Amino acid sequence: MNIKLENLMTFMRNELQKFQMILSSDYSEAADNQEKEDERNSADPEQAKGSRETFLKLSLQFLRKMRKDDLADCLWNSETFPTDLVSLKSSLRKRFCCVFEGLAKAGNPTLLNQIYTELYITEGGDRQINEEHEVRQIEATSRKQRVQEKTIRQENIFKASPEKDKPTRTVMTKGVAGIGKTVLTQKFALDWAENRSNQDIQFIFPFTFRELNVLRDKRFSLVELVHHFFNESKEAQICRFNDFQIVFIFDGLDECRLPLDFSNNEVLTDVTESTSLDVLLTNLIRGKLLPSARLWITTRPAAANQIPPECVDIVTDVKGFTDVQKEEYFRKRFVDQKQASMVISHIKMSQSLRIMCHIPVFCWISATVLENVLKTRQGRELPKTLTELYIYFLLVQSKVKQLKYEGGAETDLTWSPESKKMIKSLGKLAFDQLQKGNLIFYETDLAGSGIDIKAASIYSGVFTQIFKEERGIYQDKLFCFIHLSVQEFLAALHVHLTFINSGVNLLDDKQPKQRVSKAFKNQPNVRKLHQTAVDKALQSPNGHLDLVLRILVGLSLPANQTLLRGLQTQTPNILQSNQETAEYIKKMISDGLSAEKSINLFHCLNELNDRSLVDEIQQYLRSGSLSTRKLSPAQWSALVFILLSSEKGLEVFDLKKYSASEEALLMLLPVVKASNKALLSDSDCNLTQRSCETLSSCLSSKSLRLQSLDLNYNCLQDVGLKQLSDGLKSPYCKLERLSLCGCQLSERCCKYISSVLSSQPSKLRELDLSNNNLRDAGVQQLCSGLEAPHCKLETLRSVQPGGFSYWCELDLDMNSVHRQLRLSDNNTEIRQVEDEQPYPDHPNRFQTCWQLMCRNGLTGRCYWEVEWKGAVLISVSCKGIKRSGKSEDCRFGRNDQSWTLECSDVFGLAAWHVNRETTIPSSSAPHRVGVYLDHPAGTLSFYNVAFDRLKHLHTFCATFTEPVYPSFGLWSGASVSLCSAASKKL
Ligand SMILES: Nc1ncnc2c1ncn2[C@@H]1O[C@H](COP(=O)(O)OP(=O)(O)OP(=O)(O)O)[C@@H](O)[C@H]1O
Repeated sequence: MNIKLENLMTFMRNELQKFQMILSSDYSEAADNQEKEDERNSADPEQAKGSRETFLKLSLQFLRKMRKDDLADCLWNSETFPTDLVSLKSSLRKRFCCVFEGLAKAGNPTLLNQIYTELYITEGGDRQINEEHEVRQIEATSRKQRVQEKTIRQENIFKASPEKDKPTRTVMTKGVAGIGKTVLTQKFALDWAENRSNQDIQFIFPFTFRELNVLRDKRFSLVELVHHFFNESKEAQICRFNDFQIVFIFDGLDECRLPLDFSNNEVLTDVTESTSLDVLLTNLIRGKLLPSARLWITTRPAAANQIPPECVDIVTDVKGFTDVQKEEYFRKRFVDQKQASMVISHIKMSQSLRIMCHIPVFCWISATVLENVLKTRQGRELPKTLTELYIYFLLVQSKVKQLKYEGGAETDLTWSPESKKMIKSLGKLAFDQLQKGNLIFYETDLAGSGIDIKAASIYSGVFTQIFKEERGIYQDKLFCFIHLSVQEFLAALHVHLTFINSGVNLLDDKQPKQRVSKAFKNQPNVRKLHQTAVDKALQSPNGHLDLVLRILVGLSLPANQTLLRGLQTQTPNILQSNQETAEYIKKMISDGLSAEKSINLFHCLNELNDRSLVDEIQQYLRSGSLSTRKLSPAQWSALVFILLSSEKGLEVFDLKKYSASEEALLMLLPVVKASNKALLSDSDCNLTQRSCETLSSCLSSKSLRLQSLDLNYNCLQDVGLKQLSDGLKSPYCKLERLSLCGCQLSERCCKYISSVLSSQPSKLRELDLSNNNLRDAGVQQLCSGLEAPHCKLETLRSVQPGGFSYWCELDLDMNSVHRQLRLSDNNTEIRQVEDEQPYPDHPNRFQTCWQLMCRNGLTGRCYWEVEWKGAVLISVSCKGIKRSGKSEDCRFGRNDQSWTLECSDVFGLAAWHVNRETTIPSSSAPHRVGVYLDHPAGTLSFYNVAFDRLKHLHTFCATFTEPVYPSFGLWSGASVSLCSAASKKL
């Protein structure tokens, strides 16, 4: 029998199930099923079996010869074989091949495959609600280092490793407005429809909650709902949903207006039974209805908790574009690559634009504006601030409108009477709805703001009609601004224009909302307006007015005033009032605000072009003088702002770089929170229990990402550790490495540590407790924590410095000994003498200072003890230290080749390095000193040894790049003796 593709396809069209199996290569199962069916149906089973068998065999042979992709191409290129799968794929291809960037209708369609840029998506996000303004969230994300995050690509969304031991049924993807969730789901569906990925899925049915809202009063069965939205499935009468691998996509849970009553809705298991949409969806999501289906729900973070956590297998987070992805987007967006480069470097230079461009929709806005300004700027500068960019956006959009509908000229950047009217109505709508917290509006809302519903669709670019009317099945229409920030911009503009044009301060709840006196009209002073806005924004706990404030003050910048000419009926006295606004903002910054609030106020200063505070701190940082200055609260906030918005990122926060003090730590806490590793070590930092309390509450905050915390050589004591342990036990604590070396802990702290190790969420893998006085009892207590089933600890260092395993027997280098140093007692005692000793000449011999070195070149962890009399230098030094010449080059502690503890009966104790002295308070200078070197960790510690107990004196933190040598220097008449292990009861 000869077989034609045409016949084969016709055959396949009516045999969907078999066809699916063939596509998934399960040929033999298809043949078996067919055989059984034929036997059942045919009057003459034997005959039917014979002919079917031959046909099927040949079909399968034919299919095997074809590549799967060719087959699929044949299928969807062939209009004559509209199988339900083929037509669904074709309809999805048509629906998603283009992305209407930012706009549903009026924009220029761009091919999704052409513009699609990979997004940064992380796996395993938490399900906590973040009520902060989305711009705050994106700023926080942009500054966090993206290390150790598990990322996932859209095509693998159902292949993420499940948190539970069962296959992934439901994925929830979170992300702020405009971050790319919808585009992501569209690309997933398009790739499937184009046979690029996920071909094990037989049907993808993408829904949006916007669409579903409209049907909220109607009754449907699951089958009817699918048929309602996907005509193709109705025509093919696909009803046996259980037989297929189906993916339902539900985009935009945040817009859902159904109650989603998971607790009280009745159980529904039948896909053909009609019920309310709410019952249908809750049962589908719960897995009662069609458990074999897979679900992908996208949402803005604030709405994620509408779905009970047990119904979600995987949570992923869309974090927008990384810096590299941002560039890739602009390279795709601009045909002219020179232009793309200009735009990329312009955005890199402007901090506000750089941060906002993590959001794809903002990249689109920036690209639209910058492309236009580059084309028509005639010497104009590119917009640098956020406010300027939004004004241009409005200008560009109203120009598009003018060009399209009113016949304006392309370079003409003025406001037409039509545009003015539009801005007035849109501004009112934006402001009124923002006050009510609404981001989606109905026709009645539009009418209330004086917007003609028919004109709405030509409010090109700015205003988008959400529903695609061509579907023709919806009654009500919904509207929203393309991005929340556009609504906020228009609201701020509305507040500004209302104030300038009529004197009414819309933000002042006490002021009558009508025209004020003539006296005001003569000289509108925006200072008062700005102050009310600052106060209001500061009152909002989650920053919902942050962006409105930022833009409102930005509108008064001279450059922006020029752009707004034509919209304002009066010219405000801006120079004086802007200065006053800046002063007011600085005053607020010094009032000890939360980091987020003060950061926003710095952004406001930026919009006002006032960088004085920031420039001052930058100058201190550049000159290295920061640590020597006493900073005011406003200056500390400026430092926080600089560090958090630095492009370099904050992987490691090292307190000493700024100022080694507890005050510095408390002021720079927001920076600690944003980093991965915090180095707070050094006894100079003097962190006390107060810091422990603060750090503890940080560790238990859900937004911290800190993975490594180094608190070495701070006098935290057991009480401090007790406080810290509360944070360490928190379910949000992500700490993996904790160093508490030399923190003056005793065995009492071990019970707190033990409880941390055995607590369920503890992620601690490395713990350093060395150089503490834990004793055997403490170590015993630690063991119970180590044995706990939840304990993840891999490395524990608990050895005390005097511990036998680190003990180092010193061996003097005879070639280094100065001739006025006499050795005795088997070369373990050194004394400074008047007579020169007959040592032979040697290049390593010290000639200027009474010094000597040991032969032990140390690179690991070592401990030794010495006893001294008179005045001595106990040191480690590098091989290369000078032996003769200027004394500061040779003397231990006076150069960068050595680290020294100076001990004197008369002057007490001091630590020396690079000629910098740190005095060490001590009631009397100890005469036995223990030295502990941790070369890999870069620490050198000195201890007072009395009655076999160690009291910490000082620790140097350094980066040792070569072996170091124990060394000693003696002043006149002094002596040093090396202690042996045998002299100690270890
Ligand atoms: N991966 C991407 N590649 C290129 N452009 C993108 C991408 N993602 C988003 N965009 C751009 O950003 C715009 C907004 O994206 P999208 O509508 O997907 O955001 P969203 O997260 O669904 O926002 P919302 O929560 O407001 O619905 C798109 O119209 C497009 O211009």
